[in-house]
Amino acid sequence: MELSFEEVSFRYRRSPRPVLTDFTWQVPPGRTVLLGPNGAGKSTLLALGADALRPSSGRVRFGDLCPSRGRDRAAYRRAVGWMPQQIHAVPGLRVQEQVAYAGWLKGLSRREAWAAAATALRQVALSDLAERKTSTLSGGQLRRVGLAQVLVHDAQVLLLDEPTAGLDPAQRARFRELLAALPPERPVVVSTHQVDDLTDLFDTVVVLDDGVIRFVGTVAEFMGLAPAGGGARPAEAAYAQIVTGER
Ligand SMILES: Nc1ncnc2c1ncn2[C@@H]1O[C@H](COP(=O)(O)OP(=O)(O)OP(=O)(O)O)[C@@H](O)[C@H]1O
Repeated sequence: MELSFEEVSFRYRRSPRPVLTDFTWQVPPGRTVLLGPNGAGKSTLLALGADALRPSSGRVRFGDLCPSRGRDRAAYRRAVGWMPQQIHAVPGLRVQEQVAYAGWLKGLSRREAWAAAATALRQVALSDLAERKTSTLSGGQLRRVGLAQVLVHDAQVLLLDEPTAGLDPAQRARFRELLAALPPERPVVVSTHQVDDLTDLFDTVVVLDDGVIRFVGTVAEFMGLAPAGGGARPAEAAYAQIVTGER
């Protein structure tokens, strides 16, 4: 089953221009990295995929499930895991409670949610902080709670909005290991500005600019766009080539 956007248009209320217009895209299998300048529409796209926003026209589908149909909504939201850019501490909850709560909201029983939360916290190396109030965590620790909240239920596709923003180098490396350990058949989309983090871990690179996909290809194809012989930062050069046409 695939997550697809079919002729999706979306404009924020009171915003003069749409972010996406007749946008059609099928999330490819494997791991996809979503790049693009500030304001390109990456977060909006992932939120539409997560059914946190609704298209003004067109539709989003996961296989036969369409979140705008009431009878499909719960199953759709269970199937699609989303880590938003902003992770909020739920007042009064401890780390494991917040992660278990996220699982319970996705339909796990209390017992299943509690056990799954312990596993997810191990995956993001937060077991030691399981008893801490989430409101006392650092920004990077809270992002790992956000990641655990996505891993806690068995989503069939993962949409991760800047999951490594604010993480220290060790935690970024750990995130890459985590990504590598996910079942390869489960599609994962990771939006990021850290082009230097690109590794062969990703099967597909997508560059979104002004609501339009400017590039889709493998990491090797992406890197191939960097000017020959060029520079210490080939990924940045390739990126600049796509979004500004610079050489
Ligand atoms: N709540 C909102 N209300 C009005 N406009 C918004 C809102 N959120 C985003 N936008 C606008 O929608 C466009 C796309 O924003 P979006 O956050 O999806 O981009 P992005 O690619 O994720 O950017 P960034 O890399 O900075 O996170 C931008 O022009 C932004 O100003």
